[in-house]
Amino acid sequence: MKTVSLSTLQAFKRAGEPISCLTAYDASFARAAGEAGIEVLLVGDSLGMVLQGHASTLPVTLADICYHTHCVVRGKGASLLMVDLPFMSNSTPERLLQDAGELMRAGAELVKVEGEAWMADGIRELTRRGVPVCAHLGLTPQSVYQLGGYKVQGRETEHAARILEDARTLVEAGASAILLECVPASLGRAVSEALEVPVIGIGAGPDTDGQILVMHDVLGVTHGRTPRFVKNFMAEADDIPGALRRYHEDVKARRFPAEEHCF
Ligand SMILES: Nc1nc(=O)c2c([nH]1)NC[C@@H]1CN(c3ccc(C(=O)N[C@@H](CCC(=O)O)C(=O)O)cc3)CN21
Ligand SMILES: CC(C)C(=O)C(=O)O
Ligand SMILES: [Mg+2]
Repeated sequence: MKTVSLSTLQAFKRAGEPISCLTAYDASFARAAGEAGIEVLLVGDSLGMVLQGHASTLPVTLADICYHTHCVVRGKGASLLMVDLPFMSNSTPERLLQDAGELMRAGAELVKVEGEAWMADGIRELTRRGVPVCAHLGLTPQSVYQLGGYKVQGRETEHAARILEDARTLVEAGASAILLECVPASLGRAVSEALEVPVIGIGAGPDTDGQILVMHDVLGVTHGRTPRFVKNFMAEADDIPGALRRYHEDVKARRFPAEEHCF
């Protein structure tokens, strides 16, 4: 694989070629994902749930994320490295810049931040300073206690319109990509069509510019209730590299997500 940059993702969007993305938390799995062809790796704050065993992503610290970013960087090869800003990194403008700076120094190439239109100022300041930003909209897990659970967002017409409007506002402010989680497939499609930047979906239907899943879900080691958008690729593979390859190929061929994975 050639080194993946933001321009690569832009070119994929323009060519209508789906972007495959996956979370990674350590060097070995980052290497395996890269060898499977996966274009974007995310050091997600989901590590609080799948690695640390918490019920939410809120307990994850900047130090936790930095540690795993250092691990992933050593294995990642040509994939683009996106890293989550943890809960409350956006509590003040100064903290947002400092925390994002620390992630970039650790090896992030794109930082992801949860937040609606009000994040525009923060995104503008980061972008000015050379930090590319992916804005995470729809189901934002850092707001789980406010949302009342991990629920589909944007089912009502007005809410869907607001999510689309927020996406436009954040791209206007400088966001280089959008991550859209747990929304109806129709909204995933509308946001992708409306924006010039790549839209990566998780539970956002088949028509976003890319797909992302949590590594543990792809490998069938999620505990508890699995979300509708998850598929265990180990069921159709002989080993872990085979499952990662299968995930990558199914995303590229638009075989994943299927109807049963969408809202
Ligand atoms: N293992 C894992 N996979 C993930 O995708 C993931 C994490 N952890 N941790 C952080 C967040 C939490 N996420 C979640 C967790 C649960 C649902 C879920 O069960 N959603 C319901 C929606 C029901 C509805 O509103 O209709 C579903 O049925 O999928 C969604 C996203 C996504 N992220
Ligand atoms: C589920 C993805 C999008 C994420 O934000 C994470 O892994 O933390
Ligand atoms: Mg996250």
